[in-house]
Amino acid sequence: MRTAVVIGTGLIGTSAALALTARGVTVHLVDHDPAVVHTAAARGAGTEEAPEGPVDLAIVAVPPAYVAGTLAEAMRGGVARGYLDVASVKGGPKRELEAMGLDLTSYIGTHPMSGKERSGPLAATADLFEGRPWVLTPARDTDTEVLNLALELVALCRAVPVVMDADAHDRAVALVSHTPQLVSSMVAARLADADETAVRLCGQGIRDVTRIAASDPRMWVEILSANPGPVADVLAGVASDLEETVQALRSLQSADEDKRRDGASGVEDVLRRGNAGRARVPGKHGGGPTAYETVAVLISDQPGELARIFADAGRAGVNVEDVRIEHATGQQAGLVQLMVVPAAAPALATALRERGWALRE
Ligand SMILES: NC(=O)c1ccc[n+]([C@@H]2O[C@H](COP(=O)([O-])OP(=O)(O)OC[C@H]3O[C@@H](n4cnc5c(N)ncnc54)[C@H](O)[C@@H]3O)[C@@H](O)[C@H]2O)c1
Ligand SMILES: O=C(O)C(=O)C[C@]1(C(=O)O)C=C[C@@H](O)C=C1
Repeated sequence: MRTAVVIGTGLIGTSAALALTARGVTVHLVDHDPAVVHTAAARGAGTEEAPEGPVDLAIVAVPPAYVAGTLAEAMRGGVARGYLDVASVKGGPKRELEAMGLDLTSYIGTHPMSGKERSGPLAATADLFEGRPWVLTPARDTDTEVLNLALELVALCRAVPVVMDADAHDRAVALVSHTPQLVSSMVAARLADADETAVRLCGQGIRDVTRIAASDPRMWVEILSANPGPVADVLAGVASDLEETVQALRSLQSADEDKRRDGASGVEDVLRRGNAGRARVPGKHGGGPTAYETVAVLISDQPGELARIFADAGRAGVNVEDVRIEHATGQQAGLVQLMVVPAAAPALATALRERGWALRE
């Protein structure tokens, strides 16, 4: 692939554009908001200039409701040899396009399983898709050349291609993405009017559970509107667990010992099923879940502290696999948890101590 057009230069479009540009592809940027294209171009994602002729691939990264219309316009204009979208739902846009009577041999629906709770080109990064699944939903009449262009995009973004049927994809993401978004929002919603004395106690647990509750509601209303049935089905299962857990907790309040025993076993059951589900969440690069060891380092809340700690880990020859930051409420300090393969943890701890960092056991 030598040339591409990205239509919709928000978080996903700009991230793909940054990755392609970094690998030598000439990327033309389009968005209906000129300020957004300008920001994406200023970040080095590509050029605002229109291409001179058809490009190899057009990547449509607009909200789901605008996908079919935007693709149709691009196809009628002969913008590219191949066309794809990256929307979080696949069945609806596909049916809309079919209803428009377009020749869909040059189109493939795709979905990178990676994102953020933030929108727009400023949140974009070239490595957003690295090691993450990127779903491709080819139809029976999709051109092989177009499938190959999509595979090339996935490879250039260092993602992992997964081929699926569009409706099977929508049922799968109802389980692993759309329902979790709603549950996260519902837990976070409890905090909206909560007493400040309670909110001040927020620790890492609630931060983990509510990160995606900061997502853009308008985008999510669109995603959920395009996948309501499968999401309602999964959420009904969550609702039944909720109801049983409420009953179990009420039993735990009882004076009757048998009832308390039943209550405890009900609560334990949901927690154990949670353990079993969590153990199935794949690790980095789609492999099995990896057990990393954590090296916890205290840092002061000053510019450059994180960069310094990563540089010191790099100097010690240690690859930091994942990182978490816990901010101490009301203090100018935090705890950085560096996750590394178990064999590297002792060497990292020693190197960081030697460089003056305070470690927490
Ligand atoms: N955010 C995520 O985590 C995530 C992950 C994977 C896929 N997606 C999908 O990617 C797509 C883009 O999401 P995002 O998070 O980048 O959103 P975003 O809000 O960051 O970007 C969307 C961009 O599309 C532009 N736009 C809207 N209508 C347009 C039109 N008709 N023509 C041209 N530009 C138009 C907007 O101005 C905006 O810049 C959505 O379909 C979403 O479902 C999102
Ligand atoms: O990590 C996040 O912030 C996301 O919400 C990303 C996430 C997801 O659920 O995994 C959200 C929606 C997209 O369609 C794909 C990825």
